[in-house]
Amino acid sequence: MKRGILFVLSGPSGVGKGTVCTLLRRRLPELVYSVSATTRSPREGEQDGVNYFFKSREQFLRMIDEDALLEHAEYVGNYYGTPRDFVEKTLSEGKDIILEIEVQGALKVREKFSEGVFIFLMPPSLNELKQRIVGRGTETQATIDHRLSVAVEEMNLLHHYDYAVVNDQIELACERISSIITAEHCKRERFLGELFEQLETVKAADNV
Ligand SMILES: Nc1nc2c(ncn2[C@@H]2O[C@H](COP(=O)(O)OP(=O)(O)O)[C@@H](O)[C@H]2O)c(=O)[nH]1
Ligand SMILES: Nc1ncnc2c1ncn2[C@@H]1O[C@H](COP(=O)(O)OP(=O)(O)O)[C@@H](O)[C@H]1O
Repeated sequence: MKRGILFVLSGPSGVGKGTVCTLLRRRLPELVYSVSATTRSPREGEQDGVNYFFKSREQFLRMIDEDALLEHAEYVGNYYGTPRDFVEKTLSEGKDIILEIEVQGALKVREKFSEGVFIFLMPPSLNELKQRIVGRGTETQATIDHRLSVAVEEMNLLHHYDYAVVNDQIELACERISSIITAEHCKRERFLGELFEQLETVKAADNV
């Protein structure tokens, strides 16, 4: 069976990754979302197993020891990691999966899945990014400052990604990501390979 495509979506805290993914879920119900493990405390309304698998530090370290994570990274004082089995199983069933992870983790995934598609969500401006983090109201002032300084470092690694998408308007950002997903499918269509083989045959025949 043809394997699914692995998509990775990164972007600074507050850029709108969660918001865009919520809309994408509605638009592309067949796309599978990886649920990460984290040692961060749940925010109001977040559910274990839905937004994240919330783990203690000890539980998380055990997952690392057992090689249960495809990648993991420390971000602003907490661990985050992608459960390996779910990703492997989804891809081998021929389904596409999307990982919403920070840059260090994304670069590790790239080493293992060079055929993956890496998308970076950008804010329209740094000022707008700050307004979004502040406006969300989930972080303390110290965490906001820390997240903003990490954001600048992350945006400097944009060149490692295949695509940059600006989240100026949620609908537009979703539209752009959907287009990328469609285009990546077109690139991989099996009939294109067959068509190229036929063209090669015709070219070879013409040369005779
Ligand atoms: N490396 C890695 N990063 C993750 C994973 N899950 C989430 N993240 C990233 O960790 C960062 C912090 O996530 P979170 O605390 O939920 O904050 P938010 O992205 O601002 O809502 C974000 O950049 C997430 O994309 C993961 O499994 N691995
Ligand atoms: N295109 C947008 N325009 C204005 N506000 C947005 C946009 N996208 C997201 N937001 C808002 O910005 C805040 C951060 O979004 P969120 O999805 O939590 O970001 P992330 O998951 O990247 O940390 C939320 O309050 C969200 O409603």
